[in-house]
Amino acid sequence: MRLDVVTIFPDYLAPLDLSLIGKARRDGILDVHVHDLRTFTDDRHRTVDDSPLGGGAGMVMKPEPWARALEHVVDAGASQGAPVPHLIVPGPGGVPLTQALAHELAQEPWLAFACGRYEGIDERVYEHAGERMPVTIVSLGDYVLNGGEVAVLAIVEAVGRLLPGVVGNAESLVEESHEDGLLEYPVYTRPAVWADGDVVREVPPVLLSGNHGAIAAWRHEQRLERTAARRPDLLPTSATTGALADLDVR
Ligand SMILES: OB(O)c1ccc2cc[nH]c2c1
Repeated sequence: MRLDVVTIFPDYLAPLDLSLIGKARRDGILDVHVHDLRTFTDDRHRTVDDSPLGGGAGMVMKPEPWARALEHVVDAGASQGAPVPHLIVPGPGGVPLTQALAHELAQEPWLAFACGRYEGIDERVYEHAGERMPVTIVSLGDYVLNGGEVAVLAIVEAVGRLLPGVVGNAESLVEESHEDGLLEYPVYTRPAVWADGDVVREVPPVLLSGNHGAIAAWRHEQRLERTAARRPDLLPTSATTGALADLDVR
């Protein structure tokens, strides 16, 4: 998968050189290109913003640099087995990033990301891009960041880790939060008995039983309890009115 990111803060994307995503780049699974929007300005001050027409606070990102930048991205990546990328624009007014959307995006050969700043990008950029490529505005959640870069890091990690070969043990992708509608179960490791000062904290005994059926059943119940307690919205209605409704969840 090829990823192109256009931003006025290229250094913000440095974390894409680290950990599993960085390894995926070195392994040739991800081909990441970060572009500085100011490269596509045409004035000595490398201007990317201007006051909002119609008044209002803050500044708006000018359309011309974006049009040049996205044209450059399309030209640079034309050999990707797809003529154009799917353009993802992070924004608080977008569709929510979900695990399902991450799986959809992980099927694509080429994603491009436009990182807005200030009060946002001139609306005509979305129209101009939409005439040339699929465009999706994606939100991390119902809160507002100062720009799209943090959201791109989150989206690239959520999508990249789903690509074959990125996560060492593919099984670890199965029983994760949101993969099948439930939150993950609690995890423990050694020591089985942890002397935390005067407090002794033990691992649930079932995990030491060697009874894999009992362990699986306990873990599933933990997932149901956690989901009912923290994210009842994820449970089917029937689950919250049936046995789960009687659970003493904190
Ligand atoms: O909350 B966000 O995902 C987000 C994304 C882009 C811009 C640009 C200016 N504010 C932004 C906020």
